[in-house]
Amino acid sequence: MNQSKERRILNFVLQNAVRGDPCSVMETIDKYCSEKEWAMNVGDVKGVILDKTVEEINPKVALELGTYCGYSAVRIARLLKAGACLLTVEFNPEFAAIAKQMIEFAGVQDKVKLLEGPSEVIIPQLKKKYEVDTLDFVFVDHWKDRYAPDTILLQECSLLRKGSVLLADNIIFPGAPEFVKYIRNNPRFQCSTYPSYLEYMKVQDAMEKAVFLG
Ligand SMILES: Cc1ncnc2c1ncn2[C@@H]1O[C@H](/C=C/CNC(=O)c2cc(-c3ccc(F)cc3)cc(O)c2O)[C@@H](O)[C@H]1O
Ligand SMILES: [Mg+2]
Repeated sequence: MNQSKERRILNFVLQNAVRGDPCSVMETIDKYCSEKEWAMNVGDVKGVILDKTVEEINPKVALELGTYCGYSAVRIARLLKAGACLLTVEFNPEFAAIAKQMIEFAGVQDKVKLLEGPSEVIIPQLKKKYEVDTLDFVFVDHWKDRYAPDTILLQECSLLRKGSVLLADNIIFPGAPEFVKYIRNNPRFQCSTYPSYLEYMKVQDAMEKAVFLG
């Protein structure tokens, strides 16, 4: 059975990156995906916006929707302080298995909990099953038509508190129009847009930061 692109990315990391070094893993994925096969990692350009947001918030409890190969999980986890954790949600078993290996190779597994399943099932379980009180930071990067319903679900499950920050990828390309419409017209969120570029391409994209006002 021929290998998947995601498996090829993982193998390239296992063979070329430095075990236990998150930056080496990120650089190696970026090198592979810019030189050999494009993949939908947040990447090194938008990744700086993600870094700055995480550093500004310094979250104790972070959530990621859409783990994929684990690139942004490694990127976020490397910045988390002692005792802080990232919960990352992925429903594709093949991607979850790859991400798990990616996270372990990077040496950030103690800060990351990979939750396998659809976000609409996992989110309502966060309080009771995963002992979450509220979320300090949420990185939204899964199917674009899930951004708005899951933002509503996070509120319904009382997982956001005054000051919780959502950062959503791909506001321009591929775009998340229902989410943008929902969040920018919602008085309970303070929104700001960060223009950038699509990973590994000279194509405009943007990230949306939305602060929950409680
Ligand atoms: C409800 C639910 N629950 C759990 N996991 C879920 C889930 N919904 C999706 N997932 C998971 O998350 C990832 C999916 C990410 C979707 N991202 C994109 O589609 C994406 C696409 C591009 C892109 C840009 C230019 C093009 F020409 C084509 C594509 C760029 C991006 O940055 C993207 O993020 C993937 O691992 C999927 O299994
Ligand atoms: Mg994305």
